[in-house]
Amino acid sequence: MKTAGGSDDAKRRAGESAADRVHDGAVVGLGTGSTAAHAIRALGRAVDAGLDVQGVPTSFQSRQLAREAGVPLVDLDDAERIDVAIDGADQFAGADLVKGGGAAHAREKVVDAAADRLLIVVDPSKRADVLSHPVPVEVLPDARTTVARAVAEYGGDPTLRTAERKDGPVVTDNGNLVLDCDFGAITDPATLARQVSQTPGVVEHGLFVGLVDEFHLGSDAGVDVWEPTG
Ligand SMILES: O=C(CO)[C@H](O)[C@H](O)COP(=O)(O)O
Repeated sequence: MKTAGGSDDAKRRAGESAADRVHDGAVVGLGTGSTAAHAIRALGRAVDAGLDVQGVPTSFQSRQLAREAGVPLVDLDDAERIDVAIDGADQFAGADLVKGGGAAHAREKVVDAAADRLLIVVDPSKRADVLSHPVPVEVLPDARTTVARAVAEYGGDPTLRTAERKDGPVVTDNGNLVLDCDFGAITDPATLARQVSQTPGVVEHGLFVGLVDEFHLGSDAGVDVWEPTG
């Protein structure tokens, strides 16, 4: 599993802190990545201790991990509601995020946006004053070139994400491709998010604007929890 970024202890503290917020009877969105994985394991231990929850996975990886941890699952289309979602991020600035390092951002956005509360679990390596992390854009395979051209018109530099232990591109859980689009400093994430969303062939992008209810930032010293303003 991808563990780039901060220390695993910091990630564990963030994940466990968010899992502590989950109440009995909750339906919980289960994010993807190494920090959200700590929350899923903590939820599994809480289930062993008697907590009643149902998890809504956002990826093959979070589904597998939840199964191993003993978290009961419900599919997104069968969930009547999602009380809280716990998810990671590749970068955050203010209330906004870049996600999709695990190429799971399309389902993550559906689950995170549907949740009554979205808790984001991060470590200090994810903090920025202005977003500048390349934005993953999931595209229909046939639209790869037209979307790449449109991204270049918006000032971005798109790179097709390639697999590490397979020849060729990363294929998402939805059967699509990912363009990592470097826009430099993203001073107006809401406008860029709208532009990319409106591009034909784009399935979803990794800019999460104004969705977060609470950050849990783990460090080697402890956890900071806050609600973003604005
Ligand atoms: O968006 C994601 C997956 O699509 C992850 O939440 C993001 O990549 C952060 O991962 P990690 O906690 O391993 O740094």
